[in-house]
Amino acid sequence: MNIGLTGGIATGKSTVSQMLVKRGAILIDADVVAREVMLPGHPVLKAVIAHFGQAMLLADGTLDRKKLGEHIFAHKEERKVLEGITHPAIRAEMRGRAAEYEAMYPERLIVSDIPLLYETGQGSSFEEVMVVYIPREMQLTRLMNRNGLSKEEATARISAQMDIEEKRKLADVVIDNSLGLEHTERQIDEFWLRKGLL
Ligand SMILES: CC(C)(COP(=O)(O)OP(=O)(O)OC[C@H]1O[C@@H](n2cnc3c(N)ncnc32)[C@H](O)[C@@H]1O)[C@@H](O)C(=O)NCCC(=O)NCCS
Ligand SMILES: Nc1ncnc2c1ncn2[C@@H]1O[C@H](COP(=O)(O)OP(=O)(O)OP(=O)(O)O)[C@@H](O)[C@H]1O
Repeated sequence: MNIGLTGGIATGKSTVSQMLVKRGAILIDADVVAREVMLPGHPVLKAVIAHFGQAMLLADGTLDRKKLGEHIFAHKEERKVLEGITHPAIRAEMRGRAAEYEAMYPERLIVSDIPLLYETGQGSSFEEVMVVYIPREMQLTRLMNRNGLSKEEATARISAQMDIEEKRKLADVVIDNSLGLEHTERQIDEFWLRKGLL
């Protein structure tokens, strides 16, 4: 079974994906793949630098993620350019891996963790989509605390994504991650049982 996992930035996708992995799921993480395509020598990084300039590289030739992040989250058109370069490569890589894992491990749950799953029109690409939900105010606080961002910076990142309330409405399964981790674990146990997973 192949499910999509999404939510808003800092709503707890990684927290929930680790809970699924602990129970035996195979995880394909879009943020990890997104980092792989940005490694030195990769054609995607070359295309990114061709557009955004050498100033986006650190002295050792790796991407200055902080600088690019500050730039694209402050300029929507530039974010769209970056997505146009990175998303096709990320999507192709993720689909390839999912197909491989499905063939190798037909009895296991395969989870694709994709922050921009709905924004990129992939809502129907999975048997089910799980949304990790917390209210907007809590999302802002957790993001500011985790990334050490100001309220303005955190708001810009949240606003670059579809509203979490909208995602909740589109979900096949909603995991409420607004209470303690125990409460979230229980919902994952219920999901696991409901799906008859071993
Ligand atoms: C701009 C970059 C270099 C900033 O790196 P940084 O280390 O600060 O952030 P990181 O990659 O860990 O992303 C953190 C979160 O930001 C959010 N995010 C990232 N890119 C985007 C985007 N284009 N639009 C909206 N939200 C985004 C996601 O929720 C993600 O989980 C990086 O986010 C990037 O390469 N983005 C483009 C690729 C992409 O769209 N990735 C999202 C997953 S497909
Ligand atoms: N139930 C919870 N209670 C309190 N804090 C939590 C809970 N779940 C997650 N957190 C914290 O909230 C922050 C965001 O969680 P996490 O990193 O899992 O989110 P994410 O959705 O994967 O983020 P991103 O979109 O950036 O990849 C982290 O600092 C995490 O420790």
